[in-house]
Amino acid sequence: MTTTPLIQFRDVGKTFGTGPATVTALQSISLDIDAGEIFAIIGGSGAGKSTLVRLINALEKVTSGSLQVQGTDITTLSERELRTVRSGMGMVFQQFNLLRSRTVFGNVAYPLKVAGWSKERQKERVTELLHFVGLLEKAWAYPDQLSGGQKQRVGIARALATNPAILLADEATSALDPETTQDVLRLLARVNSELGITVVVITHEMDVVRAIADRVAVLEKGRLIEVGTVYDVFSAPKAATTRAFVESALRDRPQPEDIERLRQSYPGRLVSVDVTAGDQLGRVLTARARVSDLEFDVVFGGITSLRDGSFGNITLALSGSDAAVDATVAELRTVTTVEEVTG
Ligand SMILES: Nc1ncnc2c1ncn2[C@@H]1O[C@H](COP(=O)(O)OP(=O)(O)OP(=O)(O)O)[C@@H](O)[C@H]1O
Repeated sequence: MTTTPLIQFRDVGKTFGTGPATVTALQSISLDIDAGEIFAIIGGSGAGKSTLVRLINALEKVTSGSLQVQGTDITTLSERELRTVRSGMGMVFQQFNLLRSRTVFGNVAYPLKVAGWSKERQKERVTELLHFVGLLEKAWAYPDQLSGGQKQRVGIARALATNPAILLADEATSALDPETTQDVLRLLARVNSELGITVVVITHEMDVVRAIADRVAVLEKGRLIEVGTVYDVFSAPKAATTRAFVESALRDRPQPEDIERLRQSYPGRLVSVDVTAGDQLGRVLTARARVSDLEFDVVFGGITSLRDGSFGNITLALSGSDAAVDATVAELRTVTTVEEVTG
């Protein structure tokens, strides 16, 4: 059975302005986001992330190509029809965007009020939502009395109020400290798993992608340079930019200052090897140590585990005769990627 993607970009381009002042924000974007997944879009500053989100929630129109949301081509809709599309989406922002003059209850009730819900139904729904995000006891507090994490919980409750099929989270954790970030990411994961809502996460942090997403797309200068499952992108990033993002999250390869220290502490040849499930690394090293004068130390690295398996990179100091070290490196190359550590 094939299911239509919930969000489908086909060769989408987006430019701002005209003539010599034209800015190309997105180019040739073809991308499917499936119902029920947590999909992350990562990119550096100016890569086009916010523009992509603004196309999905129809705050901007595509310049070329087509964009379907929930089976409807939204590039051809009237403003009135677009409002219906928008009502099927919730949005969470980096700066929370809460109304300071309204209580937590008032903020979460606001979209319901706009949608014409009765007072009684509003109360029931807001209570349910505040319970879900763990803030029932703060119902009568004002935003200024809340921590950043609590404000974002209110933002999420408000975004969920009208039962959207899609939640768009644009840098939702970028203003939060690391611990609060994890709390909010856990809440977004519950929104997905318990409520079945498709979550699209926009971020510039690979840690966020690793923590929560099923799949990830990498944007660079308005182009989509890589799309895949989080496991595939982390364990085998293809583009240089993707590799840099992955490295920023894993920090498993020695930097120049680490290398200098390692060289002082360990004689022998330093090599970095990729570690993946079932890669036979240990078998190769112990076998080589048994049949030759090879000695090895694990001197740097990191292994991370995702739902689909573990992977990472470790740096080894190999010592012994040149022949033993050469033979070991050659055999390691048959089971994994080996890089000589230089610099
Ligand atoms: N309304 C606009 N008018 C003109 N140019 C725009 C407009 N919105 C975005 N751009 C340009 O489009 C490009 C992509 O911007 P966008 O805000 O989507 O990137 P981003 O990845 O979200 O960046 P950041 O992480 O810095 O917010 C940039 O060159 C930006 O200057």
